[in-house]
Amino acid sequence: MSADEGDGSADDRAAAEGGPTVRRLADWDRKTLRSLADEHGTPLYVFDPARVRENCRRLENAFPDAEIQYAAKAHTARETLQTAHDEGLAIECASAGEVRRALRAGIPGQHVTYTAVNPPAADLDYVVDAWREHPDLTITAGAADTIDRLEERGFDGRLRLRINPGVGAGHHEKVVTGGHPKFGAGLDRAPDLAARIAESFAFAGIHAHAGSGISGDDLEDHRELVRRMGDLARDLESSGIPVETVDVGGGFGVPYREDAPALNLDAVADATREALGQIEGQLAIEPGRYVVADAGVLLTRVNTVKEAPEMVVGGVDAGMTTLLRPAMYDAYHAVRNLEQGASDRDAVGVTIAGPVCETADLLCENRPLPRPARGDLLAVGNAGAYGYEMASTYNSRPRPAEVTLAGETLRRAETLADVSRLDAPEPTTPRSHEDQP
Ligand SMILES: Cc1ncc(COP(=O)(O)O)c(C=O)c1O
Ligand SMILES: N[C@@H](CCCC[NH3+])C(=O)O
Repeated sequence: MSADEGDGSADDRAAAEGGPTVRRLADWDRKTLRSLADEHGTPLYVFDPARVRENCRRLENAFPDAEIQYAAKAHTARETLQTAHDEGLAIECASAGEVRRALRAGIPGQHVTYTAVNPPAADLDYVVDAWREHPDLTITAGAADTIDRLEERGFDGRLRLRINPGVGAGHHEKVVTGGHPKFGAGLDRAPDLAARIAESFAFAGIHAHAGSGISGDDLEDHRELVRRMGDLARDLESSGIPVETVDVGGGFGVPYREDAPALNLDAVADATREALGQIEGQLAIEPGRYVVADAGVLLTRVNTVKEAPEMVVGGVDAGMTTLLRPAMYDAYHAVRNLEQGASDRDAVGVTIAGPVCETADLLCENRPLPRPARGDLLAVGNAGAYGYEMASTYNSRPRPAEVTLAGETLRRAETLADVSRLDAPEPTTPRSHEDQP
């Protein structure tokens, strides 16, 4: 769904109503990024809540009749949740931790949905407790076991049924959810489960999600998913089960390559409505990446330069523990050298390599870039979605700070002490080597 093959008028309108369709890495102000790196050190995530606002507005312009939920998993900072909510979006959560974040950010329960996937008992305990305080929150369940386990905990509130639509899409096989048996109840099971929910809970509709980062090539799969959901909603209605909401998920892709076209959101919205057909309930969508991807960049500094036979390796202080996507999905992220005059240097094949002892720890491989020099500051684009969120402390490496463009701290940098804070306390008497077996 990324191809913007129209005549530009939809984009022009989107630009007028919600800001430019895409923010490219080249659009970020070099001086501001350099001074943030000087002040806060690297690696550093920089995030722009103003861009989140623009993205929310463009979604609302394209889908004026839909309930839009921001999928918090893409970027969970409190300011992001609050900005999305200020702009009229509800918050879709994937865990007890995300529900907690949303409620603590002041999002009213009626605008919070928890999508349970093989939910650990602690998650159900937490969310059912939260529901007692916020009886308007919605839970989405995709298995009879989950429904049973909610009932056992005394939950009888708003419950949505997750469907496995039998069709999916995504930028990589690891993020295609629709059709994978892990997610949702099969279409054939849906009428029975919906009837069961309608009997014992407040039936809040049906839900499906194709996958993440779906592109123009996947538009037919998206249509097919929406078509199946529309048909199911009509079948349920005709058997006497009113369907309040038909949630067709998120997954809207953004262009990661500099020359890739922007998503034509209006075309996606038209295709969605057309495939859905007439329904009694309300359409819902739950994008994550689209809201935050181009609102964030990652800054990293070159510390080592090595001439290799067919490329130059630039060793940097960010790696797969900072931004996992290249290692996990072979994801492409634009890289820009922010040094004055860097674009005048000769372009060579550059591999940007992190400090982790894994060969997969590369932010890009043999890419034509200005020859790097020790101390150069690099920016990595589209790091706002699933960037900070997927960071880890593997190799006992602290996670970086994340600041706004205005320099406010969203999350402070972890320290070495933070990394070992969950370890059993150190013995009070120091171990000498004689103690050892
Ligand atoms: C159930 C569900 N909803 C929404 C999303 C958000 O996806 P995306 O960030 O691609 O819009 C995901 C992640 O793929 C998801 O699993
Ligand atoms: N983490 C994935 C998206 C998966 C979203 C969760 N269902 C990515 O970075 O592309």
